[in-house]
Amino acid sequence: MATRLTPDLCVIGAGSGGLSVAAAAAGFGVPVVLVERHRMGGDCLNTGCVPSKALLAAAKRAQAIRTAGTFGIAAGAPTVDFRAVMAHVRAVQAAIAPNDSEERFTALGVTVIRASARFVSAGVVAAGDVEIAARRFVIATGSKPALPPIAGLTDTPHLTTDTIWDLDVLPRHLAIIGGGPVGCELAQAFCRLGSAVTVLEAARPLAGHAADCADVAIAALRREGVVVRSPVDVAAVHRAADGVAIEIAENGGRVTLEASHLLVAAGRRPNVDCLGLDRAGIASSPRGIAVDAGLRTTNRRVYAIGDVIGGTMFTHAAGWQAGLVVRSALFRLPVTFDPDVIPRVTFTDPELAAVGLDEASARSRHRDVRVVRVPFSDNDRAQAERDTAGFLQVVMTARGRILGAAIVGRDAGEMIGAWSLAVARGANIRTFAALIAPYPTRAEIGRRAAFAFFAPRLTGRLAKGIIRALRWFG
Ligand SMILES: Cc1cc2nc3c(=O)[nH]c(=O)nc-3n(C[C@H](O)[C@H](O)[C@H](O)COP(=O)(O)OP(=O)(O)OC[C@H]3O[C@@H](n4cnc5c(N)ncnc54)[C@H](O)[C@@H]3O)c2cc1C
Ligand SMILES: NC(=O)c1ccc[n+]([C@@H]2O[C@H](COP(=O)([O-])OP(=O)(O)OC[C@H]3O[C@@H](n4cnc5c(N)ncnc54)[C@H](O)[C@@H]3O)[C@@H](O)[C@H]2O)c1
Repeated sequence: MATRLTPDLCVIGAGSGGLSVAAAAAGFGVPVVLVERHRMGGDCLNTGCVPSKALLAAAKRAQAIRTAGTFGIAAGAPTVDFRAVMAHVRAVQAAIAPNDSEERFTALGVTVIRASARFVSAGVVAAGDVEIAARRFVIATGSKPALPPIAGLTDTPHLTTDTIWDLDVLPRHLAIIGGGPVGCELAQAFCRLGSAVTVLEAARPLAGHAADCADVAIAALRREGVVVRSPVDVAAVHRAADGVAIEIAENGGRVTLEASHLLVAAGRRPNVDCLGLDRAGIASSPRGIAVDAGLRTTNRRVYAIGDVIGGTMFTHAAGWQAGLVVRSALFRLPVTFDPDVIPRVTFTDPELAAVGLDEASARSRHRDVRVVRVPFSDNDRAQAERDTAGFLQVVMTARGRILGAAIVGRDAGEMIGAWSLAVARGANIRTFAALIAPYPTRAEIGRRAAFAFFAPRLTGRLAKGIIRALRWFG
């Protein structure tokens, strides 16, 4: 007979979202069961953020050797030991893994079950030989790589972000289907490490960012040697003598591109199969599990967070949603998830970061929109580093309320934090005029943006009149 557990909370999936819910709830002393069918840490630790950022870090070192000449230091072609690079990637994962481990969560008081979970009724989940009848459930089962309907794809050897981390030989020529964040980050990493790389994008590369921002990053990728073809129609793929052949429909005909390896980075699909959603009355679509603004599914006792609900697929989005769910499920407080306050960063070099509304969406929602743009060429730190690509763009109301910001350039991901806070708190650009940024830092650019907004008023007739009038007092 199955063991029956009756915790307050049952969390399905031990990735970015599920771990955050479980840790917070256990911190409040609440009985929690956490069910994970594969690896603790989910995508972020095992196949996503962590290995990709570690690989990019190695690639950055290789690129620094190539470009050292600008600084008066002998440049050269880096010697890349790919096995050692991948050993570095795994060492980074191993350093972070204890935070997400079964041992840590068990020590926190969480009951961890290593099995696949499925609803057997509206209020009961089965996992292995255990049945969990919890007060509330949280589905945080993440997503998996989507395979586009390209002829021959399922029969042709290909990599996804689930498998690319097992490579131990650097691909001679890596063709990538999809020019989103995954495709572009990995394109730059492999190119810098020495692979020939071709990105095949059906629409616009990095379409999650405003076109003028994405263009800066794509231009940099192209300068470094990544071939980016867009828009292209990948008609078919098949096995070739030395790897794969990719047929591209072009001008009414077909051209064939040969590559040693094929990476499919064409988006994600929610992990909902086998969850028994129907049995629990939980609605879903190919985009993911349907939730309301408070992250509740169509079954009021069940929440869903993270990649499985589609939309903002980021570790920090899953983490933020986890906090909201804990507030709602444990303290019964009303919560609302606002996707506009979630920053979006793509870790190419230059990095792309954005939060809130871009200019086009702001103009569709507000009557009077002001936009200020400051290029990094005006920033002394960027000049010192000989890395002046990019800009900060701030989108505001006529009175200066910050609606959104986008940064393209080195460390854009670090800098967007302040703007995220500003958007979330509805701050005015005046706040950035009060910023005392250490010199020389890239963050000074925020103060420049504030001055650019106020300059026409400060140097206008009113200000000059006041100064003239004050002269009468001495
Ligand atoms: C290559 C790549 C790079 C990325 N880089 C970044 C980045 O730099 N920054 C960023 O913010 N985001 C990044 N992401 C996105 C980020 O990884 C995801 O948004 C995040 O992991 C989503 O967290 P989650 O909790 O929703 O799902 P996951 O972390 O995927 O966790 C879901 C867990 O649920 C488990 N599970 C599924 N079904 C069941 C079941 N039926 N029973 C039990 N367990 C189940 C899975 O095994 C998995 O462990 C990247 C993604 C990829 C692919
Ligand atoms: N830095 C980060 O935070 C980071 C990094 C990587 C991934 N992620 C997350 O992971 C998610 C998935 O990223 P992704 O890049 O796989 O997906 P994506 O949906 O963002 O991009 C996929 C791209 O593939 C293209 N595509 C789809 N089918 C195609 C076809 N048949 N031929 C050619 N191109 C095709 C699409 O037009 C799109 O541009 C993102 O939503 C992102 O949130 C985040």
